[in-house]
Amino acid sequence: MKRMIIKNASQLVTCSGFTAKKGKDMNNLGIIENGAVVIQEGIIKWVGRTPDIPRQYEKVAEVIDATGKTVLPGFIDSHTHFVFGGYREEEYSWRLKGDNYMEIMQKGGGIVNTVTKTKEETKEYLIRIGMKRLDSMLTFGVTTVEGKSGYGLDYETEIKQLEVMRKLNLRHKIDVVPTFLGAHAVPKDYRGKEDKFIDLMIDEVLPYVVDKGLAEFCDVFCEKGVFSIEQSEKLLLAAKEQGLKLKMHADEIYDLGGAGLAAKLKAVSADHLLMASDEGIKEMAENNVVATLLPGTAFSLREDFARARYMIDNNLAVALASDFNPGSCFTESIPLIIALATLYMNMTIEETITALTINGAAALDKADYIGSIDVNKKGDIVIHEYPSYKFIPYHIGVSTVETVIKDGQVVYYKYEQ
Ligand SMILES: N=CN[C@@H](CCC(=O)O)C(=O)O
Ligand SMILES: [Zn+2]
Repeated sequence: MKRMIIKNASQLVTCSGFTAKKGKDMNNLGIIENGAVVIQEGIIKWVGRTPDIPRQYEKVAEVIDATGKTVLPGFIDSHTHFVFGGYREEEYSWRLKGDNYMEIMQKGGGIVNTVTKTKEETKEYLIRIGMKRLDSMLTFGVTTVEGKSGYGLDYETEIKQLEVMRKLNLRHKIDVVPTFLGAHAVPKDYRGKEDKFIDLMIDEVLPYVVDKGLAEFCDVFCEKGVFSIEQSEKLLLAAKEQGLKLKMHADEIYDLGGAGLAAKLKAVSADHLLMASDEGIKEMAENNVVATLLPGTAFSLREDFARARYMIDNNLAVALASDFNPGSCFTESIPLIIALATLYMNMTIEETITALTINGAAALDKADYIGSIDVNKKGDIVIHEYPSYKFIPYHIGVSTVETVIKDGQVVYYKYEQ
C-alpha cells in the first residue's frame, strides 16, 4: 500500500470545503498550525495536527518533514489556452505603441494569427510543446489545468487541439480539463456570416467533440465584433443539450450582457467580466455562476481590472486563473496573478488563495474532489518553502513552490537531491 505522511507544517492551509466559497467565507483558509496530512493510494485519508497523527498510519509510510514550510492544495488554473503554435511577440510592441486588442485583431494579428500557426503545426509538435508548458506550470504548483481549443476555427484543427489535450492529460502528471472553444474568433471567410459559422460549429464540429468525449466544457467569445449574445446562446444551448457544461468569455471589452446570459444558461463559470454590469453580477450570484477573473490579461493589455471587490461583496464566488495564451497574457506565473489581484483588485491574500484552490475547482465543477486538503479528496498537495502563505504574493511573480505531490506521489522537487 502506498502511504505518505506530510508533517510538522508550519501552516497547513486546507482551504477546506466541497463547494465554491462566497463573500466573507472566501477569507476562511482553514489553517492548521503544526499540521499534518496522510495520503493513501493517492487519496487524502487524514488531516490534523502533527501530534495527533493516528499511530496506525505511522507504521509504513513515506514521511515528508515540512518544518518551516507551508502546505497548500495544488493550484487549479481554470482558464488557459496553452495548446497553440507560434508566438505573437511583435504584438507586445504594437500594444506599447498604443494599439488596443481589437485594433490588433483587425490588423490580422490576434487570435487569427495563432490560428494560422496552429494549423501549420503537427500534433506531435503540439504535444511536445504542450508537455513543456505543463512542466513549467507544475513548477508554480498547478496540479489541474483547464485548456481550450479555439486556435483552429475549423473541424480539423479544433479536433487536433482537443486530441492533443487528451494525450497531454494521459502523459503529464497535471490533470488537463478540455474545453471546446470553436467560436473563439471569426475566421476571414466568415466575416459578416457569423450565424453560418455558429451553425457550422453546431452541425459539424460539436457532434464529433461530444461523440468522442473530447471536451467537458463548451465556451464562446461573446463580445462586440466577435459573437453576439444570440449567437453565443444558440451555440451554448446546443452544447448543453448534448451534455457539455458551459463557460463563457463574457463582458471583457464591452458590456454586452454576457454575465446575464451565463446566469440564464446556468453556466459553470463566466470569465473576464471586466465590464460586467451590477445587474449581470447579481444574476450570476443568484444562479451560482463562478466569476473567473484574469488579472494577468488586464495587466498585460493595460485595461481596467475586473471589479473583484464589488463581486465578492455581492456574494459572487470568484476564481482566479492565468489565462495563459500567446497574445493577451503569456504567463504561467500563479504568484504574479496573486500579486496583481491583491495589488490592483483589492482582494485579500486569503481570497486569492481561495480563488485559486477550492473556487478554481468549482469553476471546473470539481470542488467535490480537488481544490482543498480534505479527507477523500485527491492527494494533490504543494509544499511552499516559506513558513506562511503570505510569502506567495510577497515574492512577486516568483515561485515559492518546493515540492509538488500529485495523487500522493512527489512529481516535482525544486532542488537537486
Ligand atoms: N479574449 C479572448 N480570448 C483569449 C485571448 C486569446 C488570444 O489572444 O490568443 C483570452 O481569454 O484572453
Ligand atoms: Zn480565454
